[in-house]
Amino acid sequence: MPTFAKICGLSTPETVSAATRGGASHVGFVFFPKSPRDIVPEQAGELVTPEAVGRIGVFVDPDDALLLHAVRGARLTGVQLHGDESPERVAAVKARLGIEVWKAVPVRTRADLDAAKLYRGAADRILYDAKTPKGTLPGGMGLRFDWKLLEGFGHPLPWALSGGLDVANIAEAVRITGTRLVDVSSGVERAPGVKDVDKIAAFLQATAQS
Ligand SMILES: O=C(O)c1ccccc1N[C@@H]1O[C@H](COP(=O)(O)O)[C@@H](O)[C@H]1O
Repeated sequence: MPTFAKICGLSTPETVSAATRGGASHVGFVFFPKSPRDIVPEQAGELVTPEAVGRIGVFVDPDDALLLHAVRGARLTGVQLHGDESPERVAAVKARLGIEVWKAVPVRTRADLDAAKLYRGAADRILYDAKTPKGTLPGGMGLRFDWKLLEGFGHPLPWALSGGLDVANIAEAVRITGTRLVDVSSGVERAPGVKDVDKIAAFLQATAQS
């Protein structure tokens, strides 16, 4: 079974092209002003991708106006909710937008995984990410969690793995977790918010071989 990959936090034609040429199943655009990867929907809309590649918008506790603007402007096929959105809010977003909805679940301990179960029937996919320190970004920090926590967990929904992935650890992450979809941002950058085409290519190659 192949392992699919989402390359997140893209903002230029060169890096989007590196992702799609390298076989990414999804690209991600961040709509969160505090992030060094923040982009306006119209700029993301100009970034061309093949039909088969999912276009995922990353949001943190967005209101409906931002969601609707970004979905149209950036031609999103899905949204990733990376804040404190409740199951009810996630279900409402799904009903309103009618596209795929991923819910990020921050993980530090095994007990944190239980939050995923609350989103059954609300989200389409759970994205397990490392819990970040208070007062910092909720994602995109290059932090990983103990992947062994996922061993034996009964996943309530389709899922993906993120948090601190890079070319050096992707094989181990896939081996330990058995994930079929990985999501990376900092691990394919040369500085926060600055993607590196060679790192994107190397990450996708390593993922395909995992
Ligand atoms: O990338 C960001 O700036 C970001 C901001 C706010 C919420 C989520 C964000 N990114 C997501 O975080 C994970 C992990 O990123 P990393 O590989 O550890 O840097 C990933 O899903 C990004 O989509």
